[in-house]
Amino acid sequence: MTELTGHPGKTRSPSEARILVMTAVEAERDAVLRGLDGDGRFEVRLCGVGPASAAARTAVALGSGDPWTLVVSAGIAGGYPEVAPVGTLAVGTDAVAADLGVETAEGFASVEELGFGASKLAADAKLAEELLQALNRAGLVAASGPIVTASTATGTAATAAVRSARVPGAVAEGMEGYGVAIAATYADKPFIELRAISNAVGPRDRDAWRIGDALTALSAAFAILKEVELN
Ligand SMILES: O=C(O)c1cccc(C(=O)CC[C@H]2O[C@@H](n3cnc4c(=O)[nH]cnc43)[C@H](O)[C@@H]2O)c1
Repeated sequence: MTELTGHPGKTRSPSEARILVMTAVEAERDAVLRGLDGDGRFEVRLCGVGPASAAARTAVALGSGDPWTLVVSAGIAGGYPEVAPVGTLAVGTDAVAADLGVETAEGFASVEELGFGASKLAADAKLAEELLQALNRAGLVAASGPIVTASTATGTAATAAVRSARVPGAVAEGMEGYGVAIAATYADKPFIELRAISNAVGPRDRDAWRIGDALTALSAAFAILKEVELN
């Protein structure tokens, strides 16, 4: 049987899952790799910060190598405190570009309203649900719902209110999910988003960010994800 090198020291068969994980920065990539513990089905690449870089770098990755079977956007995120407090996890049901549209005299109009495309991209519903249940079974606190993608991270209560009204049920906010998802969509690949909450969405207070705790939670979540049926 042909064996393909996935992760150093590991091999996989051609029929196995081949999962592309995109993180914005190295600290997130390293946390994911710690959780995966050498699982050769996964490849973790950097996509940079923000949806444009994420889309471009995911598209490049998807265009290289053997066929991918799943694309994952992963990293830390802001959480809506009532549903996703700091240190917990968020599993996306949809990646929503909350600032993709136009301002009109009557208010914000999304690209859907303008007839220009989709600001909301659905995650693989079955896999997202299975992941949520596996995380909860493992004793990790995880919420699921739409995850906002923003080019500008929220820094005021006013923006938090605007975006959560625009995205009912939103659990978290990151800066890459929609970009990774649009690349996966054009490549016709299933997509999920998994984030660990480092801060509350709202008034910016960088000293209150718990990045270490979030990275620890991210590692723990990937240790669970690799046990979920991914084929
Ligand atoms: O300074 C560090 O050690 C460090 C380690 C890991 C990640 C970072 C980042 O700053 C990553 C930026 C990344 O985080 C996401 N994020 C986190 N909180 C929010 C938020 O409230 N709103 C939007 N995005 C957030 C985002 O995806 C950024 O790419 C630093």
